[in-house]
Amino acid sequence: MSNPSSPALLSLSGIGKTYIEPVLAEVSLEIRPGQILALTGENGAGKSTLSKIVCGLVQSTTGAMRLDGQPYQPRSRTEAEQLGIRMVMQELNLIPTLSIAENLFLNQLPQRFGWIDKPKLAALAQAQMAAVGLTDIDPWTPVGELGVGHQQMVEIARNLIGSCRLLVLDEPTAMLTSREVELLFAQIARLQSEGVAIIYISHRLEELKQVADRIAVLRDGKLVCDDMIDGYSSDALVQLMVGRAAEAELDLGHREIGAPLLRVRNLGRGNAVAPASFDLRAGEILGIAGLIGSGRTELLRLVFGADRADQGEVFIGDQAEAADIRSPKQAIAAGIAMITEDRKSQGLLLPQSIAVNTTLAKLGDVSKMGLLDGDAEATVAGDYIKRLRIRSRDGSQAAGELSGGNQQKVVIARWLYRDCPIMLFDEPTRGIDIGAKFDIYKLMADLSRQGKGLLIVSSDLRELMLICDRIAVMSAGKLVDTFERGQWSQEAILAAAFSGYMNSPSATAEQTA
Ligand SMILES: Nc1ncnc2c1ncn2[C@@H]1O[C@H](COP(=O)(O)OP(=O)(O)OP(=O)(O)O)[C@@H](O)[C@H]1O
Repeated sequence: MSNPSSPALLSLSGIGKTYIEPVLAEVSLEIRPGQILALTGENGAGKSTLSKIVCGLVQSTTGAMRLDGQPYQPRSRTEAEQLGIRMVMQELNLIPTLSIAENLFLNQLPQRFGWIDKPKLAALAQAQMAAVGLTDIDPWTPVGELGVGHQQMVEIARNLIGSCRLLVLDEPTAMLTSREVELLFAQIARLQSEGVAIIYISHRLEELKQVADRIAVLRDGKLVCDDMIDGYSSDALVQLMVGRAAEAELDLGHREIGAPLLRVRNLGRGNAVAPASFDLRAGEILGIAGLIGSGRTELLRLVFGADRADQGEVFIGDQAEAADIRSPKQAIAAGIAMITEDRKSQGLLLPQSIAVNTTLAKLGDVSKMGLLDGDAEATVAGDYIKRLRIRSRDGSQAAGELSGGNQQKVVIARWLYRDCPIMLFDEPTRGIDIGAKFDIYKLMADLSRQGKGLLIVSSDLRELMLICDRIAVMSAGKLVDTFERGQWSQEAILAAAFSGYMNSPSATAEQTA
């Protein structure tokens, strides 16, 4: 815990940022050595912008900062880093083909007689990796071969090299298993005891209380709370974030579950997915739970043709013949959409407008006689902006100018507009704020009422238990069990999720319950 009477490490006064419109206004904050400041707020509230100003990636329009009482105005990330102000961003910044060791010490590879001193590099890397609990991994492993969780730990380890006085962590646990989260928290506690200050950005409110001393809440670019975190319930924080009470319940309404839209039979691929069979029915929301690395995403990718199955078949509707799905293009033609949380692989065209990004897949519908009808495009975009509460000026704003969570909503809008009867969602609400999550759940309920079938992979078990009619559980690449609504419990689902690993001591992944 930091000493409240110690002088501020960093102080912000009246920080504002205007792009075309103001996105931050009059933010004044102080952070002391060894203090952990949780920063939260809705998607687009200005959290990343504020952190980027602190870390030199973006310059403020108004206001001033002081570091150790001295004027601090970093003009680049490097300048901030040299002063010990570091940031781990939402999008990782590692080179997949290089090893962990090389990624860690890219700018300062130890040399001997003009060559890279490999033994020394390995030793330095191992020490750095140990600091974030990566003790059982070879430092020469290419980063691209690591799971996202481990990649994130490498990124954090890299930022701890040298003198780190303030570390900004932007959504650090979004891709971590709960064991990795524990490691991260232990690491944060260690840093805190060494006097490092931390700004911890997250939408996971329970986590904030676990890790932070102070809480700062941004709403529409303004600081609406800056206080010690004790005494703030999650509900109170949501109210501060969104300016209204949290929604406690979701009414899925009455839905008819009809005939199968998708029949998957013995679909498998090597060791990743053992032959799996299930049906997805019209109007049904089917969840897939399981530990990270249990084959959930891999199964979706097989159904979508993103990876080639080496056995099994997929049938659409009541067709007697198996569908010929060897690529996502063929899956889409067969009426299957897949929405992942990876905005990069979803091909969001960042310089293009929200309107173009939303309508891209169905340009015919917003064209007249072969020409794009700007008004029609704007109407479609306007509709989704409203339904998904995409924080933006209007449909003409470039997707690249939106906050991470709002970019994710544009990806969802694109697929909703595409209107496929079978929709596969992989971690649809990761990085999305609590209020917007409920908008997305309601939208999913609407889709199911229209008779679509939804297959949802999520690491958030509460989310699945809230929205699904059935939950299938994968463990170590196998579909091990399926629970009907009303018959499941968190314990039973978790037990199933762990069952495949019982004999494997290397089972480290965990579902966030
Ligand atoms: N380069 C830019 N040009 C114009 N507007 C921008 C730019 N970068 C960010 N914005 C706007 O600033 C606002 C704040 O975005 P920011 O990324 O800081 O939000 P956030 O709170 O981090 O959101 P999230 O939780 O989704 O990550 C958003 O409305 C966004 O559209």
